[in-house]
Amino acid sequence: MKIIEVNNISFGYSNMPIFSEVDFTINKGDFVAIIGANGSGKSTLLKLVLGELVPSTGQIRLFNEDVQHFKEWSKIGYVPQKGLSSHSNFPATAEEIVMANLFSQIGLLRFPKKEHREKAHTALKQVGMQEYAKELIGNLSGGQLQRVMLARVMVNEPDIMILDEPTTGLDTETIKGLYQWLNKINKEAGLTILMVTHDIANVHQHVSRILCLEEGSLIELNKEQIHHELSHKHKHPKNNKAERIDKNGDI
Ligand SMILES: Nc1ncnc2c1ncn2[C@@H]1O[C@H](COP(=O)(O)OP(=O)(O)OP(=O)(O)O)[C@@H](O)[C@H]1O
Repeated sequence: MKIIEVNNISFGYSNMPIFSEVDFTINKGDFVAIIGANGSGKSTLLKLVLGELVPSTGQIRLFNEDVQHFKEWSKIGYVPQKGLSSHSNFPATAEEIVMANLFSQIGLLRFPKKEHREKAHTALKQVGMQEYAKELIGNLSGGQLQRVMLARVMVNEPDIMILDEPTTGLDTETIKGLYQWLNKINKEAGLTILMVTHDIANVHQHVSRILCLEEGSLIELNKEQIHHELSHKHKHPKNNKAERIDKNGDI
C-alpha cells in the first residue's frame, strides 16, 4: 500500500530553484531516510509532503488522496526540526504536551477525560517516559524532550511518522536509543517512518531505504552507493553520469 506518492514535482523559493522532477514512493512498513547536504532542500521536501508548500509542477498523494484535499492528518505524526527544545520554557507538563495533541478528540475548550489521560500515559510509556508525566518540560533533557515529542505523535496512533532531523543536539547514547526504538516500532508495530537525517553512519543499519537529495535531484542509493557515502566518497549519480560521459569523450 502506497502511503506517500511524489510524482515529478519541482519547487523553488521566489526565483531560486530548489529541486526538479523529484519522484519517490513510501510504502506501508518502509523505514526511509532522506539525506543530503545542508540547504539541499530536505525540510522543504517534507513541507511539500505535508501540504504546507505547493509544488510548481507535479503531484503529491497521501493515502491515495491529493495532498491538497487530504484531511486525515491524525494518520501522520510529524516531528518537526528542533521540536520542543525551542519552547522548553513553556509551562506545561509532559502529559499535557502529549494530551494537547488529542485536541481533535477532546475539543479545544473541554477538559480531558480519564481515557485521554490514559492514552497520553500509554504513549509516554511507549517512549519510556511514563515516570516524567507530571514533570514540567523545562526540567527535561534534550533527549527526554525528544521522547515527549515522539509520544505526542504516537498518542494519535499514526500510520506514518515523519521526522525532521530528530537527533539534532542529542548525545551519542540517546541517539542510539532513539534509532533502536524507531527500528522496534517499525518492525514490531509496522509503523512506516520517513526521516530526514545527516546521520547516515548510524542510521543505515536500521533503515530499509536511503534517498539522497542533492543539487536539485533526488535518487535512491543502492548498496554500493551507501557504502561509498559511508566512506565519504559518494558522488551524486547525476554528477557520476557527467563524469562518465566526460571520460568516454562523448561530450
Ligand atoms: N521560506 C524560505 N524562503 C526562501 N528560501 C528558503 C526558505 N526556506 C528555506 N529556504 C532556502 O531553501 C534551501 C533549502 O532549505 P531547506 O531548509 O529545505 O534545506 P535542508 O536540506 O533541510 O537544510 P538543513 O540540512 O540545513 O536543514 C536553502 O538554501 C534555504 O536557505
